Amino acid sequence: MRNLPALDEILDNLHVVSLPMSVTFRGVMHREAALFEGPAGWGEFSPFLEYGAQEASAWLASGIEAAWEGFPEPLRSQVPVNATVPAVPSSDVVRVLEKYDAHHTVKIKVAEKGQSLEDDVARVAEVRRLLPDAALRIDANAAWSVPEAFEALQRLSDFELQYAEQPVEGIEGLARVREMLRAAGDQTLIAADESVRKATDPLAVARAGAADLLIIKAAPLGGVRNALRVVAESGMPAVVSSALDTSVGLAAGVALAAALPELPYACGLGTAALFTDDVAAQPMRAVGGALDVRSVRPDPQRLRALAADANTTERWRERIRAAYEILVNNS
Ligand SMILES: O=C(O)CCC(=O)c1ccccc1C(=O)O
Ligand SMILES: [Mg+2]
Repeated sequence: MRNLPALDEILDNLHVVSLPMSVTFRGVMHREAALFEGPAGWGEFSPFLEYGAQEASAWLASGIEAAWEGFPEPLRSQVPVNATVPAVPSSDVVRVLEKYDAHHTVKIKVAEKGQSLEDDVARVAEVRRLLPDAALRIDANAAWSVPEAFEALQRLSDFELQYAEQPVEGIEGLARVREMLRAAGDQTLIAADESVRKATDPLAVARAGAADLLIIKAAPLGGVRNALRVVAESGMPAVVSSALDTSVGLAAGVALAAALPELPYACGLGTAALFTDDVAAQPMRAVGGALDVRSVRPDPQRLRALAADANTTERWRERIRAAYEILVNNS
C-alpha cells in the first residue's frame, strides 16, 4: 500500500478497547478492537483473535487507509442495513429483533456448532412469522457439508430467502450446492463470504461462476478502495457487510457502501445494535433501517471507559507489529 505511516505513528496513539455485547456472537460476549488516529481520521484494526499475521495485515491496511487517506467520494448520503440475528434459540428472536429499529431485511445465522437443522428452521420460521414481508437471508459461515446444505436450503425454501450466504466451505462447494439446487428447480441465490474474504484471490469465486452474489467487507479486503476494485472486477452484485466492528470500523463499511456505483442490497452494517456500549458518543446506529454516511470519531471518555487491560493491550500491539511487518515487506 502507498504511504505506509511509521509503525510508531500507529502504536503511539493506540487505543485497545473491549466492547460488551448483549448477545453472544461467534461464541463471545466481548469484542476487542484496536483504534488509532491519523491525519485523515480514525482507523480500526480488529481481526478475530484466531487470525494470523498474514490475514490480519489486510485489516491493518484498511485501518491505515481510513486514518491516513480517508475514503473516496460518496455517491449517496444513506445506506440501508439489515438486522442481524445470531444463532439464538427461537424463543429469543423477539428480544434480538427489538434491538433494531427497523426490519425490512434480516440476516439469520444458522448451522451453529452444537445445534441442529431443526433449531435453524425454528429460528427462521420465527423471524418469518414476526415479519411476513421482510427480506430474509441466512448465513451458515461455511458450516454445512454439501448434502446438509442441499437439505437445509430445500427445507428453508418455504420462507422465501433472499439468499444463502456461504452455505458450505470453498468455491467448488458453493458451485456444487448451487447446481444441485438449480437441478431441483430451486432458484435460491448463493452468496460467497469466506470464499471472498479469506481467499488468496478474492476474484476466484467470480471467475468460477460459483455464486450469485459477493459479500464484500472493507477490512479483510485491505480497505475501501481495494474492496471497490474487487466489486468492479467481479462484475457481480455485491452486499456490503462487516465483522462486529466498533462504530469506527462500521464507518469504513458505510464509506464502501456509499461509494459503490450500485447498491442493490441492504448492508450487514447494523451490528452496533448488538453492543451495549460503543466508542463514539453517537454510535453508527441505524435510524429507520438506514445509516447516515458520515465520519466517526471516538469519544475520549468512552475510550477510557472501554479500555482493555494491560495484557490484552500488549497482545494487540504485538499483533499490529506482526501485521505491519507484512505490509512493509509487501510494499
Ligand atoms: O452481515 C451481517 O449482517 C453482520 C456481520 C456478520 O454476519 C459477521 C460478523 C462477524 C463475523 C462474520 C460475519 C459474517 O458475515 O460471516
Ligand atoms: Mg458471512
